[in-house]
Amino acid sequence: MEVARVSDAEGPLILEVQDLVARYGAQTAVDGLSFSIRRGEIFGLLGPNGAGKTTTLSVIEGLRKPDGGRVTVDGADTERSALSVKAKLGVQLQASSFQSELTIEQLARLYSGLYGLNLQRRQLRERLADAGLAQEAAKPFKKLSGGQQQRFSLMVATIHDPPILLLDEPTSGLDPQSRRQLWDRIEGSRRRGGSILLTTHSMEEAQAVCDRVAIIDRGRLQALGAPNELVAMHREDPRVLAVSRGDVTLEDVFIGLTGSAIRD
Ligand SMILES: Nc1ncnc2c1ncn2[C@@H]1O[C@H](COP(=O)(O)OP(=O)(O)OP(=O)(O)O)[C@@H](O)[C@H]1O
Repeated sequence: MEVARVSDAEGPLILEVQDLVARYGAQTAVDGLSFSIRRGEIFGLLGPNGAGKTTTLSVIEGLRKPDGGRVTVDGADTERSALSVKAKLGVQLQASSFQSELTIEQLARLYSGLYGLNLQRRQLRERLADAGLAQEAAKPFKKLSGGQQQRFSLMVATIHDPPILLLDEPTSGLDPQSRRQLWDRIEGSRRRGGSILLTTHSMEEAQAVCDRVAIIDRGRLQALGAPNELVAMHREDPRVLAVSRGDVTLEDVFIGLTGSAIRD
């Protein structure tokens, strides 16, 4: 199948995924996937349930070895230079990964130490204040609200100023205020030159915040480009017109290209 691909934007590449294959036993979850992200870019990996997004992120994070192809982060191969790759990545941990009895100041100190940083108490407090958590510094993680936990986890993911941040469905479960704040923080990270790779099921969000998106299905690339370019490119596609209810949106393109059947 021919993939609709809008030419890669200019700028140095921070992440390259080349012909990536990942299998679980006999099942191929990622099937020859290629895309790249440049410095300062917000890139969305979109796909229905089971499309292979989380598996792709796991390979990039070094949690899984690829069964084919390769991934490089800022020129470092995830298999051959795992430690150097880890230092370049910001990964938002799940709430369950934190030792929830510790206060968030203790946790911030612990994680900054793991990244080899020796932050003073004043600096840790500043980081917490930047995340809107100054009042919560002495609270155990488990006593934070869901939104505060999410903000803390993003703060920890970026405590070492990584050139690329990986976010798996970062806004799921957030109220509109927290979601807006999260985007302001992500935009701030981008203004400082950082790149972001995120997954989301919200096409509206992807259209609003991503510079480019890759639509994947069954582990394969279906389309790659800026949201508006993809809409322009596919607005006459009969599969897209069949599901559109007015002006063609990214969601129409997504459903048109990946089908309406529910996945598991
Ligand atoms: N640990 C595992 N063992 C076996 N199969 C797995 C495992 N993890 C994922 N899969 C399978 O691999 C495929 C891709 O799953 P993956 O979690 O990467 O998809 P996804 O795009 O992140 O989906 P979702 O949007 O539902 O989170 C699915 O068919 C899934 O059932």
